[in-house]
Amino acid sequence: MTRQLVIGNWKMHGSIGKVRSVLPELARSKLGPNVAVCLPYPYVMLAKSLLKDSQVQVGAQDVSEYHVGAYTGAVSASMLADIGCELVIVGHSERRRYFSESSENAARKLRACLDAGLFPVYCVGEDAEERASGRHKEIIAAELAVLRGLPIGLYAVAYEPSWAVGTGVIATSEQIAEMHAFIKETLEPRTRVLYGGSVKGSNAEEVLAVDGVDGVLVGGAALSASEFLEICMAAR
Ligand SMILES: O=C[C@H](O)COP(=O)(O)O
Repeated sequence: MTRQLVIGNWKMHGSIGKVRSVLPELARSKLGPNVAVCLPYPYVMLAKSLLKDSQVQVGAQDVSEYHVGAYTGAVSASMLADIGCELVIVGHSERRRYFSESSENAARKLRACLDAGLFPVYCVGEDAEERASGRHKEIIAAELAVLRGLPIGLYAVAYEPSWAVGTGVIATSEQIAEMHAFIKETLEPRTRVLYGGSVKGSNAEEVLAVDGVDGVLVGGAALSASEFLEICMAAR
């Protein structure tokens, strides 16, 4: 059985000092290749060097949908591959909310990752109003529609209801099980589906025991080595 994935997303947090204090602790802990950290671009190469003797993978949090050219400020998938990056988060709810990114943009980014040999993690999730009005499945189905035709196994999906992201309010085990089953039914049963939203050391074991959970995408708790390690240890 493939081990559950644990992916840390540092978002726009950190500094050289912070990277130098957290990552060596992960390197010393003999984690497997099922663990990854997605850092802000400026720290990706430093992370690669700090983790060079470990199996922990290094990722980015976004990528350009374009391959090369006059796109000021953008970073291409081939550049990320060039510096040793292994995975990329695409379509995160914060990209959708603060940068007006659509599912179509995210799907183009996902394809750019596949072309460069990177493993993309495509995020979906409903907001509080969409959940309250019972439209959550409809929203997720629309977000998944852009993945039609893409090869299963070369990417993962992260279910991250935005009402659970950074709020301390985690989705219930029933909600997680229902949505993961829905995503697998909509795409393909073999699709790896991660849960994200207020995962911490104290609730990781419960979340990772839910049916259909193939891993977790961790925000705030990934900034503390001890907390992140506790989550890694709960992966089966
Ligand atoms: O990418 C990670 C998610 O947005 C979850 O963030 P969080 O663990 O801080 O709630």
